[in-house]
Amino acid sequence: MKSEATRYELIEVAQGRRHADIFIKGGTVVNVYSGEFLQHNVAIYKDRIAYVGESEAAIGPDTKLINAEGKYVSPGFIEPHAHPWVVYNPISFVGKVVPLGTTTTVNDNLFFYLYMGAEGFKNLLEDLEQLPGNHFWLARLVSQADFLGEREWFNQQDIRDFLGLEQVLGTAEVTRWPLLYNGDPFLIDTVEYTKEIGKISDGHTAGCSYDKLNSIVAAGISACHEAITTKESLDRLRLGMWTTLRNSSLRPDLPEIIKMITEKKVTTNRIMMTTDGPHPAFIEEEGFVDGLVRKAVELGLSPMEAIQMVTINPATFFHLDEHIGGIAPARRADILILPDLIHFRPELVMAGGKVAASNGELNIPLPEVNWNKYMVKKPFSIEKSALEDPELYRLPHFTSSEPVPVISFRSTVITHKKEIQFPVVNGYADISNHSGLMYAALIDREGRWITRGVLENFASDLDGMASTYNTTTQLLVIGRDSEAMALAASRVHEMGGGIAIVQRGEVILEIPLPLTGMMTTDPSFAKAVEYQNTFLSVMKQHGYPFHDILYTLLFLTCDFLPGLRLVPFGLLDVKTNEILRPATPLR
Ligand SMILES: Nc1ncnc2[nH]cnc12
Repeated sequence: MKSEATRYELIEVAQGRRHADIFIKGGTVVNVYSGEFLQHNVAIYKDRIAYVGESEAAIGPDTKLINAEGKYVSPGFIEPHAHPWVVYNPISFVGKVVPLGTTTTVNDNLFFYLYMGAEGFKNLLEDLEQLPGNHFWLARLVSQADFLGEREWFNQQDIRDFLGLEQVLGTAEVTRWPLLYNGDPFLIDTVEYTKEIGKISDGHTAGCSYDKLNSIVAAGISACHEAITTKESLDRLRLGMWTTLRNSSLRPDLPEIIKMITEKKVTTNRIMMTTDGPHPAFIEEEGFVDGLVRKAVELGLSPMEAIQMVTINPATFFHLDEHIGGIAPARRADILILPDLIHFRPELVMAGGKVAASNGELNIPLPEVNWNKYMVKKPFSIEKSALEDPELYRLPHFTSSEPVPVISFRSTVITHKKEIQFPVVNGYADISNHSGLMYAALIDREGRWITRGVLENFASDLDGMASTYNTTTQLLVIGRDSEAMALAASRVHEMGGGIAIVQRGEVILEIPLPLTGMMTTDPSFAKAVEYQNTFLSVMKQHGYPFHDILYTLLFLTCDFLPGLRLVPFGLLDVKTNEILRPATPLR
């Protein structure tokens, strides 16, 4: 990481021969290196810390003094596994989490890369440099639902080019981990290359047994955040993986997996924590990394261990501990003043030597970006009129005695296969005798294919909804009434991406998500919270039975979670990797 302060300047400040810009006096420094709390002053010059200790020699007439008596001086928190796209966008996300004390995020690039390609994404990275804090990226090697042309889009040259960028710290989670298990040459070579250039490879090994994990580690994957039991976390730690404990809106698992520390008493220096892309209302209510620390301490961890797990541990994992993760000379001045070690809500947040936020409010303006300038794909190349035909949304079916595989929801994201016989009416399955079933269609935004299916236990009374908020970012249309589905789909087309719900012939909800179909371009985080709360409440009124509609939609189209899924190649049974009903070409 570049430093604005030279080492000569820092040496002079450390010796009191040059005045500090900022001097934090009289606080208790959380020393994450030694695990001690020390009564120390901290001198800051430009973007770096120059001195930590008892001396006050660096104070000069122009030095800004911050009195931290009775308070704690902590390194800024690090989120090692962020998905900055849950309706919010990278700008509104940073504007929200920096005042909560998260001064570094390491972000997944999936949707940005899918829509911006290599060039657009690199330009975006340059513009995001103006954000307060440090915002790094991990490069995806595959998507979350294979599509025709995936390997060309995620090609070796572009990926290696990214991996060379300073802002890119390594490769992102490979959700389709059987590829690694089976030794896919592109993945294995790229992970090897990543190591050669001193970077890391994050993992995603949901449901992977201990024995299979051995192969994933052998493939070079060095971290995983997918453990949902104490045993699974121990498996990862014991096999040399950096183990990231997750507490997200979808999976608030910390109370269980933290038992690895509180009961099994393992060493914590290779354990991190993540919020793993929480929905906006979760951040609003529970906080962000500050919330993880708070919860960990409530669950019995010492404040020191909890803070180490979100500071020096991730900094070391990413090979950035010379720069971030602790309060020591030459480290970036990413510093929090915490009134107590109970709430972990910073009264002041310093990022790179600037006071970025105080009392929960950002002090620095966020950059304005024109998202369109990075995009290389159009929102839709399919004509709107092609989406207006209600027949598109019905399920072609010819033999009533032949059972139809139905995607039945067991929980927010897990589905299983059910087989149901439907009467055939004019060449289509008629689901009208079965309450609680919905038609579903995933439509290529470029108009090449459609995958159709039937859902059970998604909602009880929903005429039509359409959403590009799903991991393929294609157009997902769901409902019982094909006319309403057509209207919702065409409304989303008009918005250039987003979510629309139609009930009794009227559009009753619309959420524009023009940024890749996943994000609002609104810079206010509150807008994302409002969209999400309204969406969930409308869906609940229409019988959606779970707690997280965004994640239900996100993963309905993925190719890695158990059950049946709608993916670009058709209706997929993930476990057997079998396409039960292939996608059909669109006219
Ligand atoms: N795998 C994933 N893809 C997209 N968003 C996510 N949020 C959490 N996990 C995610």
